[in-house]
Amino acid sequence: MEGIGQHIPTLLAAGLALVSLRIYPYSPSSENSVHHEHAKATITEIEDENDDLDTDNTDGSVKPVVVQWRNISCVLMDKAGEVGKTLLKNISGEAKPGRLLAIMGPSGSGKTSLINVLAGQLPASKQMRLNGHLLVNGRPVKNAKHTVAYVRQEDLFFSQLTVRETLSLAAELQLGKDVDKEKYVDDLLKRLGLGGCAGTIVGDKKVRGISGGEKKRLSIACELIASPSVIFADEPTTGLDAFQAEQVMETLRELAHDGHTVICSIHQPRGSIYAKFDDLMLLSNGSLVYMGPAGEKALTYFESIGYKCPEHVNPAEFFADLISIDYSTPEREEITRGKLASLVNTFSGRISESLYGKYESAADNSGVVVRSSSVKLVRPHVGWWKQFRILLRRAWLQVAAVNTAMAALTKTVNVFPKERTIVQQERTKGSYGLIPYLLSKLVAEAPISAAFPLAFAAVVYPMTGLHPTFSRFLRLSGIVTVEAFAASAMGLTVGAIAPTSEAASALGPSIMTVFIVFGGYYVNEENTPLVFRWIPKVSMIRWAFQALCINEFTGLKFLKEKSFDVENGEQALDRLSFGKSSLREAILQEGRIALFWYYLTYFFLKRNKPRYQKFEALPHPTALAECSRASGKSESDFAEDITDAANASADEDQASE
Ligand SMILES: Nc1ncnc2c1ncn2[C@@H]1O[C@H](COP(=O)(O)OP(=O)(O)OP(=O)(O)O)[C@@H](O)[C@H]1O
Repeated sequence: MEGIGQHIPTLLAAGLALVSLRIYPYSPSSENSVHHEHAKATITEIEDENDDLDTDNTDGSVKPVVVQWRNISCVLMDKAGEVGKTLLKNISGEAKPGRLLAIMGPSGSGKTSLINVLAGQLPASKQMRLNGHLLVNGRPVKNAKHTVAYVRQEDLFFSQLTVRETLSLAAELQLGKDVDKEKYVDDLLKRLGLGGCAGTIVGDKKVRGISGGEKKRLSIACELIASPSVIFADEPTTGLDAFQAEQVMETLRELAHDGHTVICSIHQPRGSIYAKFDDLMLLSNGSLVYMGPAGEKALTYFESIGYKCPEHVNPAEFFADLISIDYSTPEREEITRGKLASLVNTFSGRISESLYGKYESAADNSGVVVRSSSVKLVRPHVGWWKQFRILLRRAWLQVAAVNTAMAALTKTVNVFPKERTIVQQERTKGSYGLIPYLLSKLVAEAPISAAFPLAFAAVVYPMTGLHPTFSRFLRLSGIVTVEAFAASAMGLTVGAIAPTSEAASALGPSIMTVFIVFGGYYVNEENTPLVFRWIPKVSMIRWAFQALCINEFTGLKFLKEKSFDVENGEQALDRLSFGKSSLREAILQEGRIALFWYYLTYFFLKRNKPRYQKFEALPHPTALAECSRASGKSESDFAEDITDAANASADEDQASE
């Protein structure tokens, strides 16, 4: 019995795909922290230069973090080095632990840009200039250490894993050995209301899985694994129906009330969602219109400057109407722009000193300029060597299937078009037939064609720690050899069709790339759109990969250490949709594919044989006159009959050849 870790870790592959963007550590606990039973995740860590500064803990509690930003400006320069577009203009504000801050504003107002800046994840660009102060617990961000999670708009998961498996894998890779991960995951599932769908697969567009709202909550759960102090969520309700949007926002509100600092952007929430916000930031056209408490206080502020929200109107809609620019006519645009400018000026004049007073001096003295590069990804918890081994094993079978085929193909398409020209000339002279030529070529090249895949298997098989039995090694060598023959045969066909070597070199790898994509690793047959279903059936990569997987997994038993571990090789094959097939069938299919390509090569070589213009067959003029007299026909009719007969005979010759 062996551990699944000795073989292609399909589950880990999925998990790694999930967390490959970010794998996070587990940092020591701190005393003055707000207790939180479940959280333990981080996406980014701000550079830490002082040990006495804030650190996140590892015992399920969250360090309270106040984030403040002053005079954040972000502009894009044009080619002449002048300011082109302004994304953010002098934006100040703060987010506190235990409170949910919503950043609201019309589309294009700068919400995502600001969230990216605050999370330290604004994509770098040579044209961009970013200035301002970003403080964490009163210290310049460069010197602070805190963990942040970023829940993005799109949710990326491995669709065939269940919710529990997804979380377990993330926990396995991110948490320390001393943490009871089963319990941790159970707690997270319960906390985010995912208990009911823990056993359901995530699914995708084709295979129905969990709902959009559950997916978003799963995203949040994955982010929570390393106890982030600050949680950013960019438009978490986008694409959700009203009920699911409400549930997601309720989750964020609860997280805030558990001690996290939560900052989310949202376009135009309905009233019940607006009521969950503790603080509100209104942005329009990159400028700050309001920053402060949400709810009644925000309405009171706007009333005090002459804009009263009518009764029974959703405040979010009232704000949206108030701060949007109306582009319907030039006059309306001018009026609404003027109103917006006055709102921005009024708020900048009234902005409360007390809001920032506590940390003002730190901000002024730091002189820190915010740069997206000041944030770095945290080192993975799993060691470098283990990551390397996991990734190597995961990649091995596909590499074997792809490389063997690609090498055989490239070798053939580079050489064969030139050889074809010579062969065609020789055949024109009638030196030999096509079948003897192809057979002799096949036999002569067989040892060389087999040598590369055999050497490849001999070197890589022991290195990657696959099943250490000689019979399986022999079978694997056989599989990659048949595959090399199939690829080589395809190379011959391409060489027979393409007009030049260059065209063959372009065409061959293009076709092979399609076969690789549908090779069962990136897209398996079940997930292939109906119109493309035939491609995996004729893909030499798919059958080789399938045969390699069956050879490796069949009959194996795994130690079931974690809830997401598979128990035996058959289950692992099921995961790859190879559960119902046999090794014999896969190899036979690979062989048929090779024969098919050999046949096509024969067909095209025969069809594309050079043809030359022939003289029409006309008898000598004296003979023609005598024969036409004897046949009772005119000379021209008789000549036509002879030409037709000659052409028919030439066609017969061609067909028999
Ligand atoms: N890297 C960039 N290059 C050019 N323009 C950019 C870039 N990033 C953002 N912008 C522009 O800056 C403005 C603000 O964009 P941002 O995505 O922050 O707005 P938003 O309020 O989040 O919009 P939405 O609600 O539609 O997502 C938009 O006009 C956008 O096109």
